[in-house]
Amino acid sequence: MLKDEIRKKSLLQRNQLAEEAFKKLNQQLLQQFILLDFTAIKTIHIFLPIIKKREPDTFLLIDWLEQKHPEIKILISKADFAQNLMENYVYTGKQNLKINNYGIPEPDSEAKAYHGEIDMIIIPLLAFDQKGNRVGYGKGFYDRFLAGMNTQKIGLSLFDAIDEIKDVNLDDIKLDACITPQKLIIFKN
Ligand SMILES: Nc1nc2c(c(=O)[nH]1)N(C=O)[C@@H](CNc1ccc(C(=O)N[C@@H](CCC(=O)O)C(=O)O)cc1)CN2
Ligand SMILES: Nc1ncnc2c1ncn2[C@@H]1O[C@H](COP(=O)(O)OP(=O)(O)OP(=O)(O)O)[C@@H](O)[C@H]1O
Repeated sequence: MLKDEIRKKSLLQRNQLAEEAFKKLNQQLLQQFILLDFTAIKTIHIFLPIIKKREPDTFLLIDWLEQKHPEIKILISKADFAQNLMENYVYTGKQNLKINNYGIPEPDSEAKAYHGEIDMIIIPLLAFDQKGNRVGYGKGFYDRFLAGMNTQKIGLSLFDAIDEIKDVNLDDIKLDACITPQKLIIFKN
């Protein structure tokens, strides 16, 4: 399938989830997430969910990390829609967030920018395929963000892998792994 068709189908599939089913999938994602190996991880970058688009509730993962791995620094981003670039900040709690025009929770103006290393990145997506290619909303934010970065690139998906994304291009960055409600898939490249 081509990215445009995949985007439409995935958005529809998300919208059709009943609230109860959505909640259950989020709990299952957390159960898979906690199976990751966090021993060498000092910093994790996590996207914050656009609720109205039914993105996975990453606050569940953040709450778990804060409890079980207080030594890990959590990083979040502010998206610049003029340049389709992301700036990183240290996460300091829900009370220090505000929702931007796209419905994305973002660090408020007090937040401290972060320019250091990032050991693991939890990546939003609409769909991914069996080779670890991903499709997002189509602005290339994450392809730019991940370009040239030495980090664990981990997708978070409410649904299983699709067969094949046909129109993969040179800028597209593959996932190292993808978390689904049923399993943790590792891609060998
Ligand atoms: N939670 C989260 N944060 C993220 C991403 C994401 O997928 N999820 N992104 C991943 O790349 C970037 C933001 N990408 C986005 C791209 C489009 C729209 C959006 O709402 N588009 C509108 C129409 C666009 C317009 O008005 O011009 C829409 O789809 O209705 C939102 C976020 C960075 N931050
Ligand atoms: N590293 C890059 N430098 C310049 N342009 C890029 C880069 N990565 C992606 N792009 C451009 O961004 C646009 C969107 O890419 P693509 O369709 O792969 O987005 P996506 O991965 O679905 O979206 P997102 O990453 O925002 O979730 C394409 O025109 C692509 O050429």
